[in-house]
Amino acid sequence: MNTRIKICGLTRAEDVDAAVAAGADAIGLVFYDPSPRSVTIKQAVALAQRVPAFVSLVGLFVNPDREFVDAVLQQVPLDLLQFHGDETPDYCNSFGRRWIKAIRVREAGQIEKAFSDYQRGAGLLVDAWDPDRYGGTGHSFNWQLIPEERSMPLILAGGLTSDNVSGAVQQVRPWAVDVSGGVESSKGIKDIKKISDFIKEVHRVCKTD
Ligand SMILES: O=C(O)c1ccccc1N[C@@H]1O[C@H](COP(=O)(O)O)[C@@H](O)[C@H]1O
Repeated sequence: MNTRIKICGLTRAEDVDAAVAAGADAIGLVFYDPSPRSVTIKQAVALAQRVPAFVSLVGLFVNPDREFVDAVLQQVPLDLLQFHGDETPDYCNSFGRRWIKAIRVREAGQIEKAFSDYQRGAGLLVDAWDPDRYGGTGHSFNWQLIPEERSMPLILAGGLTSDNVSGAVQQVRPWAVDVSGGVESSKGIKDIKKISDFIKEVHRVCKTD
């Protein structure tokens, strides 16, 4: 098994360097102001310069204005857009860029429907549902709601940590895992050791499978 790893919500140069050094496949930058992990375009440009070839740079948006996404794309060399709100398939597809859609899972059948609705995406990210927040909640959900048959790459997110990620990978067998809060020492502040432990744990479980 070769489960890819995205470390999301990076705001500091040293955290980007640590994630890259530990073997992250993707780095996520949050362009959503209410988030404690939100970065400005200026910050994002500086962080992007630290991301080497063959590590993907992902921009996370929640119900963004088209003008804002365009402004980010003009200045930040994103490889992939992550839409984590209520964006429609046509909207996600309208930037001429590769994208993934995140959905917040709370009932059976939702993931199958999203596979069909967002089939033009490069992957479907499944996260925990929360009544008040779009993501980054640190909560997980019932992984039994995830179908075994998948028509596109499935990215598992929501409450992952170095303690539970091996079980998650073994049970769900996702294309990739995505973590934010689980590699932080406090809200919005990444912890280099937790980043490294998380990545090591995914690599360990993948090797044994
Ligand atoms: O990180 C955020 O603040 C955030 C805000 C709004 C939408 C999504 C957000 N983060 C994404 O949420 C999931 C799960 O995060 P966690 O590991 O449970 O903290 C992940 O994809 C983050 O990238």
